[in-house]
Amino acid sequence: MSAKPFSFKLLKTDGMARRGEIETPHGIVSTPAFMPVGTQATVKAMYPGQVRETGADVVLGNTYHLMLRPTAERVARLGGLHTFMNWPHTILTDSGGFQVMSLAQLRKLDEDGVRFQSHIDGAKYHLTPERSVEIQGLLGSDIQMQLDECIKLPSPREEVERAMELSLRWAERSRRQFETMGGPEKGQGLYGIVQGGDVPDLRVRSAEELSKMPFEGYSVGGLAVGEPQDVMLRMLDITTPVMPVDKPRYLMGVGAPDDLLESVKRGIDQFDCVMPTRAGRHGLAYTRFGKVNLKNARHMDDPRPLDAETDCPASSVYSRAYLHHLVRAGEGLAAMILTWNNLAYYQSLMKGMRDAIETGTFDDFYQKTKADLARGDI
Ligand SMILES: Nc1nc2cc3nc(NCCc4ccc(CCO)cc4)[nH]c3cc2c(=O)[nH]1
Repeated sequence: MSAKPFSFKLLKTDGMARRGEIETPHGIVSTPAFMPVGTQATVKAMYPGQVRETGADVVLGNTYHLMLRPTAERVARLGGLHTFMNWPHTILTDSGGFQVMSLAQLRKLDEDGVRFQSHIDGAKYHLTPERSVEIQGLLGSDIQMQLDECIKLPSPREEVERAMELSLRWAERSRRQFETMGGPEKGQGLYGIVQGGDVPDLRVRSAEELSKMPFEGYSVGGLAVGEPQDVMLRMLDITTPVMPVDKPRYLMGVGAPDDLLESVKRGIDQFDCVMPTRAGRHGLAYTRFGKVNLKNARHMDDPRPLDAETDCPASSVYSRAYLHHLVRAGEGLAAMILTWNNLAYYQSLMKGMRDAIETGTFDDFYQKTKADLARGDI
């Protein structure tokens, strides 16, 4: 029996900015969307219900981490990732290639896939496009990624071209495996990933070749790997115009609030980044007025909350003095409150952009938010 097919509705545009809705077997994702990172089946320091309360429609999981521990087969035996982590909404999973290259030891990449040793116990693995999609299927992921090769920047053109062309061949193999496993009939989606580094003609070729293949969405990969923001934005300027207009576009690993604003302006629909959660564990708060470093002694006697105007308790109930104390004392509650605040801020920024596109006022929202963010640390 077929489930409802995966769908994307483009509801409104304002310049290149897009307001849309993705429908997956686990609900609706309003776009532009920020996806909190839940690498090891948890958004660190948050209960799933709180993550939902901040406004998230989708969280990200990682093939690399979950295949090592607790393994995809065990998660499948326990009812799949939604049940395992008590997140009944949409889950997107990355395919593992990027994490292997940044975390695993003794990696060897060839035409067939990537061989590596676990960073946990040194056990040996061979991840291929087929195995990556099989793992994501076992997890029950609603939005799956092809296996690709994300090359570091800067790299010689020949290297960028080799990795981009390999990723295109892996895109076809990933698609075949996804269809063999009945992904489309389950209403799941598989995204192709555009590569091509910071080389304009390779970016365009990758996007054009990928667009000829049938994917439910298209990611922009190979960025947020240390390049300056203007290089990333220039790549978006030349890539999104040659991506399908009727499918979601997901910019992987991005980013800071300013990155989100600039990328939505350039036609991106989905984002994920560890910044709000990682910053929360390091005493850093994101607010409408910029970043606040709670480690700083200047907050020691400040009775004000981070932002009295929001309905998120993390931002409106606790004083900066208290948060400073918790951070200095190394109390676990600091990470919990700040992560909650940061995710709530990120979701409020996305909601602001969605509403602005709906009312045709994205440019005003963009200018005002840029000015607010430019005020820096407060
Ligand atoms: N499959 C696939 N996955 C990716 C994940 C990525 N994630 C990034 N960047 C994340 C970088 C990033 C890392 C750490 C922090 C916190 C700093 O405080 C922020 C951003 N770029 C990425 C590129 C790819 C890619 O091409 N293919």
